Amino acid sequence: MDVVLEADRLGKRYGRTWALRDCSLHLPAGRIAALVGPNGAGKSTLLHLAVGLLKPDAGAVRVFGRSPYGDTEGLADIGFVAQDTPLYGDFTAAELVIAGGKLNRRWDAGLARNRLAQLGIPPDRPVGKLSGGQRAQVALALALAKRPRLLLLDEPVASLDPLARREFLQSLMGSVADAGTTVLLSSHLLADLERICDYLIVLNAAQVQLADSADDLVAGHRQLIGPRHDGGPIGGVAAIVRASHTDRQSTLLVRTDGPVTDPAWTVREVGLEDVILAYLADGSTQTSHDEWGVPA
Ligand SMILES: Nc1ncnc2c1ncn2[C@@H]1O[C@H](COP(=O)(O)OP(=O)(O)OP(=O)(O)O)[C@@H](O)[C@H]1O
Repeated sequence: MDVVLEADRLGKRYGRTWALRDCSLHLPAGRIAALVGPNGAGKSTLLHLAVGLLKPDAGAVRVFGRSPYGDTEGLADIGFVAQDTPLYGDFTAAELVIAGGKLNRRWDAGLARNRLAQLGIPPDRPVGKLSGGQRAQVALALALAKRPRLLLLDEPVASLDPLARREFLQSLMGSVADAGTTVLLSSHLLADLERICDYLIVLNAAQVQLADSADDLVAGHRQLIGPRHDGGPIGGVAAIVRASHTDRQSTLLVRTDGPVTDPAWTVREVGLEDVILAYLADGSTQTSHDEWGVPA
């Protein structure tokens, strides 16, 4: 298995606060991977470390086997669209396509122009005067024109309307499938991610909760409904990820290590969104409650 991105006990700290801690994961080549987690979980921090904008305070990150920080050579293989899609606002989209050609070794200006034409982006208007969604499209077109082997996108669809979002994700999938590009994209829109991603990384409170293929995650989790559970072992269950109870009944989302055959439990398959939500709900906010001086 070719690994594109590898983090080994990676950490980044701002003052006393760890934005990312003990992060170990690998992203296999050719995947479209979702990076999910609540606000402040460390998603942008991980992406910034992967593109070399931040220097690790602990552990290591490698992209195509190289440490990205200070490695300008390695940047040629990485496309990055930051959360606020920063672009030079006084430049027109057409000028940015030309500038990209001067700044990058590998540059497919035709690809950028075709995409922008298809999307109806005016070539001669300063990008600072485009809508937020149009700017996001320009930023993506420029990132794709680099023909990167790894594309990192930080909440690329947040500013798009539902139709533009669907079109954006479809065209993204088309472009990267043709080129075999590996994609890591952060988003809060779980339904979109479930549709397009085949790999999932869940961060919560600066730590990796999950990093695995979507198919394996769905196959390895089940919902169990049965009599109120006293906490004892259940055959076929490796871990209870999330539990909710009424007086008489328990509903559990569990990670399985075999078939659950106990007839007391009704066993249901789950979707990727159910798995993500179960792991996100597990995050502790004890530190925050301590800082605010209120009980958890
Ligand atoms: N420049 C900074 N200085 C201090 N703290 C920072 C800085 N950047 C991020 N942080 C903190 O690091 C943690 C992780 O932030 P990060 O932006 O990586 O989260 P995120 O998962 O991308 O969040 P969101 O979904 O809100 O974009 C947060 O607690 C945040 O407050």
